[in-house]
Amino acid sequence: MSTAKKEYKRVTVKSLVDMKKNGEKISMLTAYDYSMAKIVDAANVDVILVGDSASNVMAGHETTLPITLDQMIYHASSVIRAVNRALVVVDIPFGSYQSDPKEALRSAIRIMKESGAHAVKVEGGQEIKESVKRILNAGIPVMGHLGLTPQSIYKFGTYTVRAKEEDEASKLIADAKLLEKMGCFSIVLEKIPAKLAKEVAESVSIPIIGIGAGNGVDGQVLVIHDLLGITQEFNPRFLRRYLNLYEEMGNAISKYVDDVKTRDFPSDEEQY
Ligand SMILES: Nc1nc(=O)c2c([nH]1)NC[C@@H]1CN(c3ccc(C(=O)N[C@@H](CCC(=O)O)C(=O)O)cc3)CN21
Ligand SMILES: CC(C)C(=O)C(=O)O
Ligand SMILES: [Mg+2]
Repeated sequence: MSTAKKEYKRVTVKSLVDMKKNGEKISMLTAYDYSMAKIVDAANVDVILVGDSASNVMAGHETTLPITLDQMIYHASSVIRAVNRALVVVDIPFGSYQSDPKEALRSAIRIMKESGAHAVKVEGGQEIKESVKRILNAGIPVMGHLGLTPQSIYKFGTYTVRAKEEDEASKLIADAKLLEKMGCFSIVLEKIPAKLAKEVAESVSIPIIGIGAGNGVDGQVLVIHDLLGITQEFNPRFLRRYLNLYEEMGNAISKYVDDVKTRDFPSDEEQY
C-alpha cells in the first residue's frame, strides 16, 4: 500500500474517497469555535467535525441529547469562518432528523445555508434510510455514523463496545453497505471490535473513519479536548492524549493570579 501523500489545497468529499483509494489515512478532529478551528486547520487536519459532543465539552451536559440545531449552527458558523483547507462536517443534533425525512432535510438545509458547512453527519443505518436519501437528493453530502451512536445512549444504557455479537455485526455491515449504496461519502465507526471495523472498511469503497475502531480503517477521529488533555474524566482505552492542557492551563492561570496578588503584574513595561 502506498503512503505517498498528495497535497490537497482544499479537502473535498471527493478528495477523501481518493485518499482511501491511494491508501492515505484520513485525519479528522472536532472543533467548535473559531480560535480552535484556526489551529486545527493550519495543522492540516483533513476533516473538521463540528460534533454534537459540543453538548459535553462546550456546554457541560452529560450527553449529546440536549444540544439544539440553533446551537450547532452557531458552532458551525464560528468554525467555518476559520477554515481554509479542511472539509467541515456538522452533526445534525438529536431530535432534528428522526421524526421524518422532511424535517431531516430542513435541518440539513439550515446547517448548510446558515453556517456554510460542507457536509452533515447523522447517526444510524436502516432506521433513518429515508431521511438520508432526502438529504442526499438535495445535493448535501452525508457522512454516516454507526456502532456506538451516542444519541441513542438511553436505548443501550452504557458506552460499552458495540457489535460484539454476530447479529449486531451483520447488521452493522449491512448498514454500512446501505449507506454506501445510497451515496454517503464516508462513515464514522465508533467503539467496535477492530477486526469487524477492518472488515467493514474492506467491504465498502467509501472511507471509514474510526474512533475506538482500531487501525484497519481508513482514518481516525478524536474529540480535540480529549487529544489535548483538557478533559480529565474521559479515559476510554482508545484515547491517546498528546498534552495535559488541563494542568498546563491551570498552572499558567494560577501564576497569573499570583502575579496579580503580589503586584508583580503589570510591570513598568506593561503600562502606559
Ligand atoms: N469528550 C468527549 N469525547 C468523545 O469522544 C465523545 C464525547 N465527549 N461526547 C459524545 C460522544 C460520546 N462518546 C463516548 C463516550 C464514552 C465512551 C467510552 O468508552 N466510555 C467508557 C468509559 C470511559 C471512561 O473510562 O471514562 C465506558 O465503558 O462507558 C466512548 C465514547 C464519544 N463522544
Ligand atoms: C465522536 C465524534 C465522532 C462525534 O460524533 C462527535 O464528536 O460528536
Ligand atoms: Mg457526534
